[in-house]
Amino acid sequence: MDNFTLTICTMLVSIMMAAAMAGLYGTSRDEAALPDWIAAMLCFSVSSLLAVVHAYWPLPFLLVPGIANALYLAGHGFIFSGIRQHIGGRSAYNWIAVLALFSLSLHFLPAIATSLDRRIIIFYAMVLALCLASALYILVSRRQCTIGGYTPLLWVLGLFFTQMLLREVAMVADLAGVSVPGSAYLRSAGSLFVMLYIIAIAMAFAYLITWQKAEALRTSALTDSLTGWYNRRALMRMAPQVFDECRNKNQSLCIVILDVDHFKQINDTYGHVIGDKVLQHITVQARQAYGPGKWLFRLGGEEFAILLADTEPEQASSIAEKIREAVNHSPYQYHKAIWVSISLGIAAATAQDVSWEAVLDRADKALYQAKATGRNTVCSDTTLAFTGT
Ligand SMILES: Nc1nc2c(ncn2[C@@H]2O[C@H](COP(=O)(O)OP(=O)(O)OP(=O)(O)O)[C@@H](O)[C@H]2O)c(=O)[nH]1
Repeated sequence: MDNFTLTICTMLVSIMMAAAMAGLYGTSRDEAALPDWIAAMLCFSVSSLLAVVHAYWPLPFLLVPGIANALYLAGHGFIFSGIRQHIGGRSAYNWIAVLALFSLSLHFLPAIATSLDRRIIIFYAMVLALCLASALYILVSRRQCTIGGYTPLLWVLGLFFTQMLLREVAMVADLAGVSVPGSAYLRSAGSLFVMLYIIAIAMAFAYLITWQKAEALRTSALTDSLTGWYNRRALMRMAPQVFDECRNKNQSLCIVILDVDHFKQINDTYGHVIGDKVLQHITVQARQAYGPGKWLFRLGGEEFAILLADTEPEQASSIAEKIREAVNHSPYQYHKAIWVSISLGIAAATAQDVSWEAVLDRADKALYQAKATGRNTVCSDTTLAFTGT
């Protein structure tokens, strides 16, 4: 395929990808990155359109290559800006404007205006910088999390960056009079690479949005909407893994069950809405008292469980006591202070336990003991020693 045909194809492909991104935006209006990615595709298509028209009716130098190049660069800028927004950063419109104007102004410099090779070398360097910035932004800001849905995007950026770098090296070598094998092919295949890049990156964006939605669904299926703690379904899924992991690593595993005391009275006195607020308040207090641990579950109603991996029973007792105290000493403030207390039962996994359910069952029995002993107390299954008030 000759370059002219490839440029027409690039223009059509960019329009189709812009339409695909717009379709995706129709179903994901809250996704701030999509308008940027639509703008990127439109920039690529108008840039190609100018090149196509120029082949038939020569346009002024300011339009081609001036504005065509600035638009192409802006396209890459919008890709970067969209990625930033998708990860939670701010848009980069100021930078896009500065870069496009800078690129345009370069075309007025005689040394650059008169040399296609110099123009291309400078222009490639700017595209390389934007491509690298996009990839680095993902890698740096996601280093604490899983890369997950960003993987295809990183591959596309990486491959595009590599071929751009090879072309840049070939161009510089040509200019310096050094012959590089495959240099002519690399130079002529530029339009093909751009077209493939536009298709691939649009697909990577679509994959990322779909992956993110699936992740959000997975998370909400495992999360209790009232308290933000994991729900019972999550416990069923995660507890066997935690149990097996502790067993394999020879670590102690404790389970704490906590239950709000006389919660029915709170509902009856203040109504279910305030009852819900009290439950939220209790989980916030418990979470703060406990610290950064992640295995917090709402079993149902006003009953909760905490898995304490790699925690000895004595440590578990002191954590439970800390939680009990925190809840007991911080009433929920409504028109007046609503004082609440919780009872807690603890059990530790033993060598005889074949499953986590056996430990949960003993923790439940310990909780029953705590309720039977007057509530607002911590009861341990192993010792049946009572603490608290
Ligand atoms: N507001 C609110 N109430 C709930 C929710 N889930 C369960 N409940 C209420 O929690 C109460 C639990 O009552 P009981 O099982 O008798 O327990 P209790 O009154 O806390 O008494 P003890 O546990 O024996 O101290 C019931 O009134 C339920 O309607 C919820 O999501 N929100």
